[in-house]
Amino acid sequence: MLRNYVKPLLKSVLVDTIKAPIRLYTPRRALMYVPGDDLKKVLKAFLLDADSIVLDCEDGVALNKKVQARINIRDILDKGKPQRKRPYDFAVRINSVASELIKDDLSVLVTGKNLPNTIYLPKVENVQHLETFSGYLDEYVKAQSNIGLIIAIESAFALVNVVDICKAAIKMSSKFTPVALLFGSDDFCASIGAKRTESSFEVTYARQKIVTVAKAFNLQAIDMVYIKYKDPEGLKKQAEEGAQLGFSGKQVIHPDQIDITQKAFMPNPDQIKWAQEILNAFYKHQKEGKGAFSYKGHMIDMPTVKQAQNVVDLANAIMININE
Ligand SMILES: CC(=O)SCCNC(=O)CCNC(=O)[C@H](O)C(C)(C)COP(=O)(O)OP(=O)(O)OC[C@H]1O[C@@H](n2cnc3c(N)ncnc32)[C@H](O)[C@@H]1OP(=O)(O)O
Ligand SMILES: O=CC(=O)O
Ligand SMILES: [Mg+2]
Repeated sequence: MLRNYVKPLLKSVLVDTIKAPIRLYTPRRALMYVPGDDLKKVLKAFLLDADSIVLDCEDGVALNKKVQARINIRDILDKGKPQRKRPYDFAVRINSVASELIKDDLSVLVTGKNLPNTIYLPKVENVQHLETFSGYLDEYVKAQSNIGLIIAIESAFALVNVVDICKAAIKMSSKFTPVALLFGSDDFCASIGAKRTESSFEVTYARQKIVTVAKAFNLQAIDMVYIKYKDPEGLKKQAEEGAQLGFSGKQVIHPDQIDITQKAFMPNPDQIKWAQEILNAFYKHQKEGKGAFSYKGHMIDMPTVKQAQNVVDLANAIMININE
């Protein structure tokens, strides 16, 4: 129904905007973790509506359950990606390079006939971690492949290195394509010794840096987990704040968090209406030779027009995917 609000794309005047083609956009408004060893939760996850399902082998899985998690996930991959009413992202969070579990993970998870859409590499600290990961992927994936890669930034050292990490990921990719930077706030707070607060002001700098760097490299930015999963109001507030900061989506841990989160990262009808009015007014004023004009008491010129275009582009990109 939102489609009614969205006019055809008005790209022709915004020729300086570099973006991935809209058809290729995979929404990751809610990125839902499921412990890979817990088969009941794994099977349930495919009945839910999260844009991205992340079957976890890392911190949501106890050390003595790692083998079971790999077996469960490989079994699902071998049977073929479970069908859902609409397209979704099938992702696997493997263990980090530093954990030394990564080789065992990949030897099971990417050697079958079907690959996950996306691999989520946690705790990427530096370029060497990516090189090691890339080497393993070359070793285990024999055919041509283009797996998406989510790069998780979860420590002070990683945040300092994030620009180099992104540059390397984009150059290096042979079997994978980087698709997102993800903020692992819980590990990050442990790394910097922060005390958690209700407002999360202790991670403001990290969140803003991750969004900025992600967007500089045309990657999605995935915001932190809200671990109080029985607090929908708190989740809504934090998710909306993430969207305002420029994040593309957010990690979630419980089915009840999916809908609230996905709504927060979808432009709402009022925002779409605002964007279309701005774009229409822009065209009218362009014809009259006016670069800046007044709209409801605001001065509008090209930067605000670009923000309006972003809203329309994002709504279209999500609608195309969720209606397919
Ligand atoms: C910082 C990080 O690294 S975050 C990532 C690592 N952590 C995780 O992956 C944790 C994921 N979440 C969970 O494991 C669970 O949600 C918990 C442990 C927090 C709570 O689990 P429960 O006590 O089972 O929650 P609850 O009883 O409310 O669950 C309701 C239903 O949703 C299911 N469910 C809960 N969480 C999930 C999930 N993540 N995926 C799929 N199904 C789930 C339950 O199995 C239950 O199903 P049922 O009604 O058919 O029996
Ligand atoms: O992996 C996620 C985190 O917050 O840490
Ligand atoms: Mg983590």
